[in-house]
Amino acid sequence: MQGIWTTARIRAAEDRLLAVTPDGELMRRAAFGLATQVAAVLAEGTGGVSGRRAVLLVGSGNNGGDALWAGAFLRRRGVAVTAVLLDPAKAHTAGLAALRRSGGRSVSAVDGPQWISRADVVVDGIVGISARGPLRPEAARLAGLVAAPVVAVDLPSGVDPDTGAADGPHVTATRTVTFGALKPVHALAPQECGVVVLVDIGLRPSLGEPDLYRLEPADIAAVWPVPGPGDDKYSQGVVGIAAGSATYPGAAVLASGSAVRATAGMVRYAGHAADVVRARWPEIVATGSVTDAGRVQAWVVGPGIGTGAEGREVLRHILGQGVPVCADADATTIIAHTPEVLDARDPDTPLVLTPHAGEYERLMGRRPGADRVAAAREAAAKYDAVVLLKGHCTVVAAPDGRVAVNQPHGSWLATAGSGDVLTGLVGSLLAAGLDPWLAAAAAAQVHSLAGALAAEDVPTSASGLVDAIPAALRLIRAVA
Ligand SMILES: NC(=O)C1=CN([C@@H]2O[C@H](COP(=O)(O)OP(=O)(O)OC[C@H]3O[C@@H](n4cnc5c(N)ncnc54)[C@H](O)[C@@H]3O)[C@@H](O)[C@H]2O)[C@@H](O)CC1
Ligand SMILES: [K+]
Repeated sequence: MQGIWTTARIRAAEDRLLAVTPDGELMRRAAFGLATQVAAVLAEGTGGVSGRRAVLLVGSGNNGGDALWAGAFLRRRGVAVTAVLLDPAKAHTAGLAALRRSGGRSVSAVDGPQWISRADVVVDGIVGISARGPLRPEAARLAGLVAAPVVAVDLPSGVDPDTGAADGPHVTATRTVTFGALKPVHALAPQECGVVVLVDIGLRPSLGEPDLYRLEPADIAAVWPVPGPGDDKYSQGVVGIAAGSATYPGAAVLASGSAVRATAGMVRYAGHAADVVRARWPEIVATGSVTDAGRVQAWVVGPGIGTGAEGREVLRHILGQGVPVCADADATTIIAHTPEVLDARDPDTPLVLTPHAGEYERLMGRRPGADRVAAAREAAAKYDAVVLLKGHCTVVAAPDGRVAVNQPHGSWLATAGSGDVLTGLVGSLLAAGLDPWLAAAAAAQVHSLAGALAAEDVPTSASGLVDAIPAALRLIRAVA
């Protein structure tokens, strides 16, 4: 798993490392890695490095210092470097001296626009991990003039380092070069960071356990159920799906189909859409009611079951079965409106909730807000459940505090029925006995990859997503 650390943890680790490292050494390591990446962006964009024009936007902290030192390294490769100093009196002294020694130019913000308009690449060294809030007006004005590719130093300035919130003027980068470790902004605001490149400055041993995680293909491949020679259809875990209605059978077909595609075990369906489900998926054992569905190792409940008395009884019955439950869509609303249904739950059985922002508001009485990690953690604690908070970057929090952030692959999942497919994936992994947090995080990742594969740059639909699950799993196994 890829680890992600909050900025407070990063700073504490940097302090420990700085105490045992020669002065300026860390910044030079960071800046050398940064310069290499800026040169790569120049080469990709213009076909060369020497003679190209780089403009550095330099703020008053060490982030600007990184940019200035990188400028000095780029001079050695023949790049024409101009530093635009937002606050000349406070620019990093050693960095500015190094740039000047190397033949680089520095100008004030007033003269910035003429250089920015001719740049082949712009380096955003305005602020780094110590800043909060949107860009100040002067920086915002200069950033707004940039047409060239932007390489952000550590993070795109104006985006919150710990929440990824970008609710005011900010930089949007082509590439972000970060140092020592990934920070939350990189996982939570990938659309602002562009390609994220991590430069090793020797920080890892000082960091300790991560605050957040991102699953890598190898993590998913390692836990995704694969039948062994001793397995039969029951031993791999049977998943039950309680979804859809006679009038709206779509949710039932999608959630069941997703479970069929996800693992090799058995899928049961219980509800008013049994005939439609059976017709589409002959391998599913379908019945009209959850009370005669037979044994399962996990239940998916909610999509399309309605929020009335019948839906409530279905949910109550399922919560009382003593097996893990993924409660989605209408089940979330029922729990929000009549939390006493949860009394039917054996406290030891895992529960996964999968709210989008609106459902979150019903569950918690407020919107998730800018800090989506904190929001998911709070809901996980309140409901003693794994909470998968949907969004461009889905956040999965466990009651024990573990948090995974999903890596999106475009926005193709914003399609009707997409959530039904996700819940089917979660249910199959719960039935296979996976830790519920891992099940939800792995399901989210496969779901977004399936979305990208189904779409291939044109819109897809939820049925397309179901069909792309095997391709997503194959790809994950191939790159793991
Ligand atoms: N500490 C270390 O060991 C290392 C730090 N490095 C760099 O240092 C950065 C952190 O540097 P600093 O702690 O000096 O702080 P930053 O460079 O993140 O910025 C803080 C400065 O920005 C100003 N500021 C705050 N909010 C602002 C806003 N909204 N708009 C404009 N200006 C604002 C503050 O007045 C302060 O002077 C990292 O992001 C990284 O780039 C790297 O060189 C690697 C090593
Ligand atoms: K920056």
